[in-house]
Amino acid sequence: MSRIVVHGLEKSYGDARVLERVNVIAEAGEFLSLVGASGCGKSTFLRILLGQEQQSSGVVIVGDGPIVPEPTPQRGIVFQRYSVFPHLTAIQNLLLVEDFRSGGPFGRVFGARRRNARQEAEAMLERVGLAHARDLYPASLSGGMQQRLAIAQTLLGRPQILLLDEPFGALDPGIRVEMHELLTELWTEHGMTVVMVTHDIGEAFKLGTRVLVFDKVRHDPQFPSAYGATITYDLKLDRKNRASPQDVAKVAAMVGTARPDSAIATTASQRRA
Ligand SMILES: Nc1ncnc2c1ncn2[C@@H]1O[C@H](COP(=O)(O)OP(=O)(O)OP(=O)(O)O)[C@@H](O)[C@H]1O
Repeated sequence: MSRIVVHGLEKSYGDARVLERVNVIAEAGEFLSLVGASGCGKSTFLRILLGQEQQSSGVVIVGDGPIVPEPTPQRGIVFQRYSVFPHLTAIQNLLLVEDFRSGGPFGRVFGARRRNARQEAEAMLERVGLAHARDLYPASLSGGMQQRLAIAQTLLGRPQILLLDEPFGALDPGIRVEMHELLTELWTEHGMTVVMVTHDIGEAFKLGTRVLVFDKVRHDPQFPSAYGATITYDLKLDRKNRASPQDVAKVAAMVGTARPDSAIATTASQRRA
């Protein structure tokens, strides 16, 4: 149900080719970390998986079949910047998920279903440590709290595939670590397939069961946008052992960043094993 198959994917904007020859299969329950230089097309790839963008050519199958043009509850996304509704309190933001599930913002649910939805929302707020903030508006929540709310909102939709576009990029390091723990726990509980874009190599290795590097293999100095990026490295992390320092250094070198101190961390797959 939550398998992703991408074959021969190409994406261009006008004359500029962003992605080419992208092939990847993600099995249900895998956690893919996508890394690569800025502007190489990682977010574009994620938007294609979400159905927000159409590939120029190639096959993309997410779950049961080819991508439909509009996002479906099967796929949930969390962006770097807080995507919750500012005019709704924390609990109202979560209750909205049930409303949307029942046919959009005008499909508000009532009665027993509403009570169930409220119980579920309350439980999820508790789960992400926001029970005390249930009646606060996003403006009165810290960045980390807003991001926890965004994750809670997305997970309440019970997506089989969770897409994360630098979800922790705007957070302080301490809060990031807390969010890593939370995401790992929720992923372990829900068992969804996760595809996460990150600039943080340490985060990629710590959370992912696989690390994929996007890069260009073909270059035309006269016309830099003639060729797009593809997956140049696909490292499956061992369930028992940590990623080796050499693996981390190799990926960091490919992406063009210094090797992060946090990189030699326990992988999520290891914790799950
Ligand atoms: N809608 C669009 N129209 C035209 N060009 C676009 C569009 N969206 C993205 N691009 C271009 O596609 C390329 C890839 O962008 P994308 O945001 O996917 O890269 P990225 O790897 O996610 O970058 P970053 O790591 O900096 O977020 C960039 O050159 C960008 O300018």
